[in-house]
Amino acid sequence: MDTILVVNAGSSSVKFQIFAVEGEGALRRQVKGQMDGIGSRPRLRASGGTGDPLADRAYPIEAAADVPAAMAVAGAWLRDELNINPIAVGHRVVHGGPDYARPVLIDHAVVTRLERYISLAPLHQPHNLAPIRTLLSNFPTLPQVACFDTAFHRDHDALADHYAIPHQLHAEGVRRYGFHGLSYEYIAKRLPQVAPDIADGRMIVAHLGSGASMCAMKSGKSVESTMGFTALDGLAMGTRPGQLDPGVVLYLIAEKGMSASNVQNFLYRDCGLKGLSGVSNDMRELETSEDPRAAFAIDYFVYRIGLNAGMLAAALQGIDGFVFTAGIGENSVSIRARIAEKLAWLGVTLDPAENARHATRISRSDSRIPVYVVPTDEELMIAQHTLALIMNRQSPNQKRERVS
Ligand SMILES: Nc1ncnc2c1ncn2[C@@H]1O[C@H](COP(=O)(O)OP(=O)(O)O)[C@@H](O)[C@H]1O
Ligand SMILES: CC(=O)OP(=O)(O)O
Ligand SMILES: [Mg+2]
Repeated sequence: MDTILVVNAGSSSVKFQIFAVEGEGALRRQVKGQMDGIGSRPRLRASGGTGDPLADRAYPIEAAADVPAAMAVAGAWLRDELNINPIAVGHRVVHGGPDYARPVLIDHAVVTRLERYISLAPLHQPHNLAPIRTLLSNFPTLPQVACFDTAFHRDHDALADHYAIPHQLHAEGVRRYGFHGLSYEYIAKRLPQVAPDIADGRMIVAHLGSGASMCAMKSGKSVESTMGFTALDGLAMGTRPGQLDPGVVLYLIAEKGMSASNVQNFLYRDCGLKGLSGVSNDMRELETSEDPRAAFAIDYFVYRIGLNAGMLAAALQGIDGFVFTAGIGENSVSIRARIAEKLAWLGVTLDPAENARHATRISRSDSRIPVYVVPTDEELMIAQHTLALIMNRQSPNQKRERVS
């Protein structure tokens, strides 16, 4: 049977799925797995197409201290226990820069172009490119497709895409890209089923994972994102600060004598929830910690989401609905409840019982703004794009596709 393997390396997790390709371009999920808790509590979990458990293994922190180590563990499991032989591999690639507004079939030239963005996405791009390079050299005829986090945001108005810096820098690519686009694209595709009355309206989608951002969507298209040139901007994240006065960077250089690579490491690895709490980058650990700094970090996370929701509501001139997704958004009842309180002024009233049972709609029936929880599926988007490209089609919408 023909299968497609999808690889998605995030900042705290490595996710993978295998899809069977059936008649008329339909995709059937066969395996879904992830290695998460990288650097904190590594765990490999995988299930089959019907949710049947295939693996659930905890590892000592040294076995998956970083993303490459976790990839090696997940890769060995796929190779040794599943013996897979896919017809194509789809990859999440976080930064497509100004070059790529849609998925692309990979060759050496594409890899060389994407290497340019390593310094713009140091937590992701190297780990996105490493398996691509390995497969390209070991299986040169195996089709590989790169799907970009940035692509979904590429139709932003010029105003939303610019920084107030000379145009020359924008022309060379210093602009606001936005990320988590595969996740937002999936949510945009799901909205007509989840919320048919407002899917065409003004939505704020909060992708709250280890990396976190929010997207303002109008008629299923991105019009604004909290992330910009890099995935450092916007909300506080596991190890990234989110929005920061560039004066802080100048201070680190001028007063602390930090080099460019010191600053890069600091901003990508030592800030955010980890830096604020001194406890962990992992929201699960913060939620169970007694340390007051962990509580402060959560307060900060929630506060900044509230502020940014106001900004996106202004971009949309009002909102018709709000969606939670990704690790924290899909799983944390208390953080959703606390964010909903910050959105009360916009017309949000949560239903605590529906929130507690992770219902799809978690707002009260009389809430002026409905609130939803929609589990994301970046890997399905990648599989659809991959299949579309290898079948030499223009867009994944041109042929009927479904997943079961
Ligand atoms: N049950 C839960 N309660 C609170 N946070 C959770 C829960 N499950 C996962 N998370 C959090 O979700 C985040 C990881 O989200 P995920 O979307 O997988 O991130 P990424 O793809 O960026 O690696 C971590 O901070 C983790 O603690
Ligand atoms: C872009 C980004 O931050 O991705 P992730 O949330 O998977 O780390
Ligand atoms: Mg992710």
